[in-house]
Amino acid sequence: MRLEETIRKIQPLDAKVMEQARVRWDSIAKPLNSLGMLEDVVTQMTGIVGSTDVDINRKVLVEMCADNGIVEAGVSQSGQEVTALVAENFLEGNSVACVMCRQCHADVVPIDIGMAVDTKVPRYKVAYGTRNFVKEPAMTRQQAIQGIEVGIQVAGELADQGYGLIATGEMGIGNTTTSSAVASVLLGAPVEEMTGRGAGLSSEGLRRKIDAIKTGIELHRPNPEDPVDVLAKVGGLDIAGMVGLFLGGALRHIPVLMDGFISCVAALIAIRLCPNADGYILASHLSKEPAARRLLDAMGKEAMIQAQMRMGEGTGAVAAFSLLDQAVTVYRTMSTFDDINLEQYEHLE
Ligand SMILES: Cc1cc2ncn([C@H]3O[C@H](COP(=O)(O)O)[C@@H](O)[C@H]3O)c2cc1C
Ligand SMILES: O=C(O)c1cccnc1
Repeated sequence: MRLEETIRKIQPLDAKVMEQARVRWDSIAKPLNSLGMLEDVVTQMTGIVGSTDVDINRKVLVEMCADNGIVEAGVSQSGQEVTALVAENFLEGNSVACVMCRQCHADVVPIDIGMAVDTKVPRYKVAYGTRNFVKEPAMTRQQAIQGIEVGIQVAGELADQGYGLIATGEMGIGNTTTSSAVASVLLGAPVEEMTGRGAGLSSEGLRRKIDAIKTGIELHRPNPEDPVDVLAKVGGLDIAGMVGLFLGGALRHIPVLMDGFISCVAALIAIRLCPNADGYILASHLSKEPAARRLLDAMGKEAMIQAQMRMGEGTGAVAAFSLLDQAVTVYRTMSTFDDINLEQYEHLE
């Protein structure tokens, strides 16, 4: 479905169902609210699916794989060829995120949305990599929209296959640079505060990275009121694909988990484009990249996990799969006060 139509069709969460879910939580034989955010997230998930019966048995991690022309400016410790290498390893189940998914019975779906080379990874390619934004806009507005629409399409395909929970992952060398550029413009924050070492950058490299971002922003002057303009000028196709996953998941009433820094940037774009999408987007962990906290605060979201992770690939979101599995199982199967003939606790305020 096209971007405009998707944005128009996304509905707010079902408040009535969420009230019923709260009643169910409060009837479970345990101190009230004692599972904290886990109760809140499961309740939110009932509002998303529009039923008190949440089923996340089938979980999937989508890896949006793309190359970023800005790598040419020496902003990453790794070469561009690493993107395709890791992307192909996703197919073999051989990456950190894949190992974590295997452990919690989740599938991994890699998507080539814009890698510089062709591989065996399923091809939804918008371009063979983006341009170096120090010299020219990363992509055209049309390409940015096409990238978002690929994500919407993929979310739709996964919905048709019966998945009940989607995690957003990415593989794209250089994408912490594009993410810092987008975050800086959308949050109106200094580039220095939004930029970190990504996958491990020297101090000299970090200075180069900050300079490149400043140059790109000065050169193209992306409009902070127009998230697609920002995405096109200094963003990337990996980010665009994730924006589409958030919107496409919301359209099909599937909860979509954010991962770390890059994924949070994509979520912010999705919410700016479509405020109704907000309720469908769940936070997982707080990335160690410096912009992560500001991004979550801007979205009014709180991470369930704080483990100093800074890996991307969806690893933080997959860590949350296990927590959510446990929470949903308690919600669905645990005895109530009535079941065990215990008087319900009074609310303690
Ligand atoms: C082997 C390897 C596996 C990865 N898995 C995720 N990333 C992470 O690092 C990249 C972003 O960092 P930067 O902006 O500094 O290039 C992304 O691909 C992200 O997913 C990886 C990076 C590497 C090198
Ligand atoms: O938090 C992230 O998403 C992240 C951090 C560093 C490198 N790649 C991804």
